[in-house]
Amino acid sequence: MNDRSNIWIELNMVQSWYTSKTNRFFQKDDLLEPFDYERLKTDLKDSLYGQHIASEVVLKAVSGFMTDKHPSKPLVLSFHGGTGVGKNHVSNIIARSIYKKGENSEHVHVFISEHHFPHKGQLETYKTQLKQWIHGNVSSFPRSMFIFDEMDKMNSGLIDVIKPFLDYYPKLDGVSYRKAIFTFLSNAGGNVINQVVLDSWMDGEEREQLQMNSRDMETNIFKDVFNAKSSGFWHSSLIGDHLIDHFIPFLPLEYRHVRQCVLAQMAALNITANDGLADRVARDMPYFPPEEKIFSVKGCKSVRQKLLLHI
Ligand SMILES: Nc1ncnc2c1ncn2[C@@H]1O[C@H](COP(=O)(O)OP(=O)(O)OP(=O)(O)O)[C@@H](O)[C@H]1O
Repeated sequence: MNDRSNIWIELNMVQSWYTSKTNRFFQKDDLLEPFDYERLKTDLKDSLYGQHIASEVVLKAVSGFMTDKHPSKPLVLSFHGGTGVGKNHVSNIIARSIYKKGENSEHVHVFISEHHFPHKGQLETYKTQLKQWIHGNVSSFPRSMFIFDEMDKMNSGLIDVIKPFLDYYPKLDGVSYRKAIFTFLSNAGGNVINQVVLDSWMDGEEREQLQMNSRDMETNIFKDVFNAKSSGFWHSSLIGDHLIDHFIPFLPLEYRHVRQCVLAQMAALNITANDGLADRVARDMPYFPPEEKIFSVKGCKSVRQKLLLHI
């Protein structure tokens, strides 16, 4: 959770302000970044580790969408994978390629299922608020970005609220949603992805050879998400109606990637790069399978905290 998510809590206070059409100050204060393919490519290459599939699909999808003057629908990306493998991180990279203030832009809206919609009994209120929030923000700023974290824990009633915004309609209640971006993050499909990567590793294949359709990964993620009875996703028409443009797998990270995360955190903390320290911190993380210890159980999550413990 971050500060942006608190905005939602103040919804009732600010809603009238949003619809009062006096919010032009956003547009002065928080301009869009001119889209630059090379900058996004470099950002993905330099700051995203071990995710060659996500990197390639995101680059193509975002650049295609951002350079399309007349998109027929909003861009809808669904990120899948275990914990700490970079799903939020990539959402932030996308935001940096669009807004001058990146992920801190007022036009980036983050919803975390269990944080923002915790009480089943309030579902009807949440539905109304979510609808108003998306409508209000896109009507005042069409190039808005909505990030839904923990999508697998999202109530299907809320998913149904989002659905019309993702569709091909030219306008809904007088507003076009075609320039907006929706990203859905979830751990659903994570086990399928991990198994594919493990099998490929066991067979001695290079990680970078894995592609979206390798070993039926995409189909199996799709099946897993669709059939997961615990997740709101499964009976929602999002998948059935093909409103998600790209299902993007995030692979489990290996020791070498965790080590890169440690070095990145050293740079962020202004600590001189130290290979020995990077090794010690990366070794301190848990890995699976229990015997081979190839993939990080928590991805790069809590690397910063571990590093701070070591210095
Ligand atoms: N593939 C990666 N490349 C570079 N940094 C990464 C990567 N994965 C994770 N990180 C680092 O670890 C932090 C935590 O990762 P992130 O929040 O993106 O994980 P997540 O996949 O969204 O996990 P969760 O499912 O638990 O929300 C990020 O802020 C980033 O610093």
